[in-house]
Formats: sequence, structure tokens, C-alpha cells
Amino acid sequence: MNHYWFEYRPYDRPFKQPLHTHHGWWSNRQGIILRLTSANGQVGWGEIAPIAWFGTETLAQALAFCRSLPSKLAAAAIEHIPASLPACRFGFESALEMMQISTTSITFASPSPHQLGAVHNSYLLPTGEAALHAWQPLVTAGVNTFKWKIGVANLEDELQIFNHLMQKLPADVRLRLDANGGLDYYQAYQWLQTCDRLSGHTATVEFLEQPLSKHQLKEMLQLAERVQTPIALDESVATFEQLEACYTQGWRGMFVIKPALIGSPQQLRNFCQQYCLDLVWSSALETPIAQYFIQHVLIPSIPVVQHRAIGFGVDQWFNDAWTTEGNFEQLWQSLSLTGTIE
Ligand SMILES: O=C(O)CCC(=O)c1ccccc1C(=O)O
Ligand SMILES: [Mg+2]
Repeated sequence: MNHYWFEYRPYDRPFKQPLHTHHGWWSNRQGIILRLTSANGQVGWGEIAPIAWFGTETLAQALAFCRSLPSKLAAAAIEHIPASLPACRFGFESALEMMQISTTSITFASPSPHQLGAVHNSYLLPTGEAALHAWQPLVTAGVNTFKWKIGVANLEDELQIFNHLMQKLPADVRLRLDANGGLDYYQAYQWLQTCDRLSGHTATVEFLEQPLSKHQLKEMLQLAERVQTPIALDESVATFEQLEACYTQGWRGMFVIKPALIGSPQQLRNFCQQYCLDLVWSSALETPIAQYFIQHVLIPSIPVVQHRAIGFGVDQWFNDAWTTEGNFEQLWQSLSLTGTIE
């Protein structure tokens, strides 16, 4: 029988400034780092980074799952992680895939300002009026795609800030709007009509992300027929089973995929190789461990239908050891041992 030595350590990273979404204020990113070691000493790093409000298991459920596993872990146990624990599935399966890669020489570092534009990344702007100025240094550094959260304040105020933002942004900028399911049908229609009217005169609105709740796919299918501005599903396709269901129910628009939340990377790969989906890769604000797997292993293995910026411009939300130069072993050492002692 194939076994791995299994260790895990929880992490808790404060955001530099709290992130405001339709679901409220978010101030800390918490998750679990996994370390699997094979009989011949190869190490596979993995990360469980659940977001319960987004539709995954809770951190407590993920921790309980890790605690329930023996430290000498059978390979079969990883194959049988239930679909109800999608972030755990991702963490363990990606750790197994990472074991095939020699990670000792990998170092990571946030890009220096002059490198920012080199990777085609979308950058998350602060919510509300703060966006009106936050884009400027990033554009100077070469960034041309941004995401801005909406569905947080009242409609008229937000539309007014949006108007200002569209007037200020350079013409070659693409702006993504993310409502996190916080609009009703009428509000979403108003947003989309406004986007249709403003987009392309100065900056372009690339898409409106998850205008309605994940239970309103029919309404989003209807909205998509009434406007030009594309709609992208996000919360509706948080897990693999939801992605399959939305595709089956006829969604052929854009899909925002957060691999760290969706479940099995192999299942996602198979699905994307079979059907041509218009994908937007998106960060779940995970650490460089899941980020490395997603950007250097998973994304390159999936065919591109439409080139789009990846939503991993999120480093500016953190200000800790994980965003400065380091390697996986150093990050691991910086975490407390509570996860393995408990
Ligand atoms: O997708 C991006 O560009 C940035 C990541 C992002 O917006 C996000 C990050 C964590 C949790 C939810 C979301 C979201 O898209 O709603
Ligand atoms: Mg989103």
C-alpha cells in the first residue's frame, strides 16, 4: 500500500486593510498548509483555503478533517475525500501533484513595481470611492485590468462612483465589476445598461461578475440576453458540482474559476478539456503555496479558449513574510505547530 507522511499547520494572515464585499468586512485570511512526504522523501506542499461564505466547507470543518486523518496516510484516503469538502480536496490532490515537482529550489516574491505589468494580472481595487485613486500607481506600473466590488453601498451612490471611475480610467483599461451576488434583478439590469452605455467610450467593462445570487441562474441567463456587457458566474460555480450543473442548465457565458475552492484539480482539468469554457482564473487570496500550483501547474495544463487576465493581483492586500521573498520550507517553519500537536 502506498502511504505518505502527513503534517499540517494552520495559518492566519491579516489583510493590510480589510476587504469590503457584499458579504461584509473581511480582515483575516485563514487556512491550512499541508505537507505530504513520500517513502522516498519527496515532499508535496498543499493548501486548504476555504471560504465558507463563498460556498465551501468552513475552516473548522477542514481542521476537523485534518485532525481525523492519521499521520501515516494511505493514498486511497486522498481519493475518497467527500465533495462536501472541496477546499480539502483541492489541498490534498494538489499536494500529490506538487510531489512530482522538485520544490526545494522554488522561491517566490511579489513582483517589484516595474514587473507588475509583465504578468497579465487583474488587480483588485479597494471598494467604494477609494478606487478612484488606487488605480493610478498600478497603471503607471503597467497594469491594465482591474476588479472593483459593487453591491456594497446603495445603487445610486455606487453608479455615481462608477461614472467617475470610468471617466478617469485610461481608454486601454479593462474593468471587471463584482457584485458577489448582491444585486436584485432590477438593480443588475440597471448596472448592465449603465455598463453598455459607458463601456468602450473610455475604459471597457470586461464583465459583471455574479450580479445575482447563486440560486438565480435562470434570471442571469435572461439578463445576459438583454445586454451587451458579458456576465461571469462566480459564486454560482464555486464547486465542481455547481460548475457542471450551470453548464448543463445552459450557461455558455464566462466562468470565474477559483481553483483553491472548486475541489479536485484533475476533475476540473477533465471537464475543461472536454468542453470549451470561457474561463477567468481567480485567486481565493490563498498563500504562495496554492498560488504556485494554480499558476504554474494547473493553469498551463488547461486549454485557453479566450485570453483573459488572471485575477491574482492580490499581493497588495497582504503585508507579511509570505509576500516577501522566501521558499516553501521557510514559510512552513514560520508557522506554529498547533495544527500537528492538537
Ligand atoms: O478574482 C479576482 O480578480 C480577485 C479575487 C476576488 O475577487 C475574490 C477573492 C476571494 C474571495 C472572493 C473573490 C471574488 O471574486 O468574489
Ligand atoms: Mg467574484
